[in-house]
Amino acid sequence: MHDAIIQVEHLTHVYEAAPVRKKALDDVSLQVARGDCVALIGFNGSGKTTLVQHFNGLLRPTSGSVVVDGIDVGDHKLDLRALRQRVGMLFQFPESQLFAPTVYADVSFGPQRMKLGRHEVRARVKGALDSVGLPHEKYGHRSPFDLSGGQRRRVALAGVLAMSPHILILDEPTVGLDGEGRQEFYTYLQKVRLEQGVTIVLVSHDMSEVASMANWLYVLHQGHLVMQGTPRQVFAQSEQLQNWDLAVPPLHALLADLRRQGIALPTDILTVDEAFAFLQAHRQKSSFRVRNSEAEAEQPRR
Ligand SMILES: Nc1ncnc2c1ncn2[C@@H]1O[C@H](COP(=O)(O)OP(=O)(O)OP(=O)(O)O)[C@@H](O)[C@H]1O
Repeated sequence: MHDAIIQVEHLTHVYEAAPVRKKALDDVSLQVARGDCVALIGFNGSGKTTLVQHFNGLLRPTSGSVVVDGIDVGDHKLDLRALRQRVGMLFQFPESQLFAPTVYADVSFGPQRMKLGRHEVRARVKGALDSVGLPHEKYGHRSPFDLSGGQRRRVALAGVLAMSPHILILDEPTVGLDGEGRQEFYTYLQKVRLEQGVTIVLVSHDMSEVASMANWLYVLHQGHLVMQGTPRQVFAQSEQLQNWDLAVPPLHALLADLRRQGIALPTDILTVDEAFAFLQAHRQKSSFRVRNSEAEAEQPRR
């Protein structure tokens, strides 16, 4: 892949200090292209968090290599500050990292630590708050603790964006939010991606979010990289995903059920609109091919 901003080669990570020695990643190789939104999916304990923690130097490879935006994370002279200016990371429940009395103070903390001039800090805070839909004129003076859960999470995102990272790592960023909060978070995230060209690595259990947000998926299972492709390609293999205890998006589960009933649906349907268009076209042509004899037997008799 040319212009890979993240290059992982034969990465193995072993937690030695654990009560039991644990190999959390085993010979994983992957790339993330600049400007892409890549999602890592996998059942609990498959190694997703361990993998992304290498991307900002929280963890170092046991063996293999991880190069992020030209910086070798395994290098013993690693400049962590330089790496973390390029890689912004939002952990689960990031609002718990909010601490300042006002939204403005919170978002300006990172740029101030970068020793930027006052005007630059102000411009960055304004830009970051605008891009998450919380304009500073309205929200800057408010306490983060007076905001809704979804808004607080967007303040945390603004705090990371104000550092102008090249890469944004999001580990379960919407866990615990209600449907509306999740929807808003992803709407703004998509906007940031398109307007600022930031590369995004997303860890999520929510397959519908993943299907709509990411343009490439990597599937981890027990520390191994077991599948990759576009959401369309990966979710077309829903039975295989279910073998790895992965819930597929509800639409894909429904399509798989219909196929089991004998309805010949194409495997590469990704959205509800596509499913609807296909079903409508085929209803008009009355050309459902019902292969399952049981399904035929259940047809109402005239
Ligand atoms: N600090 C640690 N010390 C020892 N073992 C760990 C540590 N962190 C994670 N592990 C183990 O490594 C494996 C991979 O964990 P990891 O958190 O990377 O998986 P995950 O896919 O992110 O899981 P989840 O979806 O539950 O967050 C698991 O078996 C986990 O118990």
